[in-house]
Amino acid sequence: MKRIFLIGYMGAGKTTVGKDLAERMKLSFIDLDCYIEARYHKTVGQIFAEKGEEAFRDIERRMLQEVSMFEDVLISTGGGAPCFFDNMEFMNANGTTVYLKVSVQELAKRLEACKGTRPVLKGRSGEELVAFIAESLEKRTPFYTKASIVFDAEVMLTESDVHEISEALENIL
Ligand SMILES: Nc1ncnc2c1ncn2[C@@H]1O[C@H](COP(=O)(O)OP(=O)(O)OP(=O)(O)O)[C@@H](O)[C@H]1O
Ligand SMILES: O=C(O)C1=C[C@@H](O)[C@@H](O)[C@H](O)C1
Ligand SMILES: [Mg+2]
Repeated sequence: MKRIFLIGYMGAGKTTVGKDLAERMKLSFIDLDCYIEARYHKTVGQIFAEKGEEAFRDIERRMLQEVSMFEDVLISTGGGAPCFFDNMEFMNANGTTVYLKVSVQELAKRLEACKGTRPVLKGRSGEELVAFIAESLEKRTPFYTKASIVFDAEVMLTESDVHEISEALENIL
């Protein structure tokens, strides 16, 4: 039985690499953000706006525990999931955790294009976005680095780079 958790900052490629890797490894794929949205019939943005971050983190924790009952599954978590409660210890006790590590500059480049769907980044751009990512990544790194595998996912420019990353991960896992 395999259960893999992909973790890392927003924009690290958890969803993008996760889908490819799960297909390759013949595992079911679950994106925790999408799972929450389907269960609650609301987007993550709506949950943040209507209930606040604390309520979202509570939902996220419960949903993480729910999907962790599934077998032969690859779970891409939300960027913040490993950094609240005992979620990181919980994932390490229930599967193999993989941290997709990407630099601040590269994250900022990727997120500038798609920050609209990430409430945590709302209203931030340019140098302010870079500074925010740098500060929060520093706070989150001690959690992320508790992962069993730390994987450099910096280069991801084309679809074949995504395949390369997931092929390399498949060989480790
Ligand atoms: N193959 C690629 N080439 C270039 N950019 C990419 C590629 N894959 C993903 N990206 C960029 O990186 C962004 C983030 O990717 P993805 O949604 O997989 O990150 P994530 O780790 O799941 O983030 P979150 O924690 O917010 O869910 C994408 O929306 C896209 O802008
Ligand atoms: O890094 C974060 O705090 C988040 C990342 C996303 O995956 C979502 O879970 C949400 O937007 C919060
Ligand atoms: Mg994602």
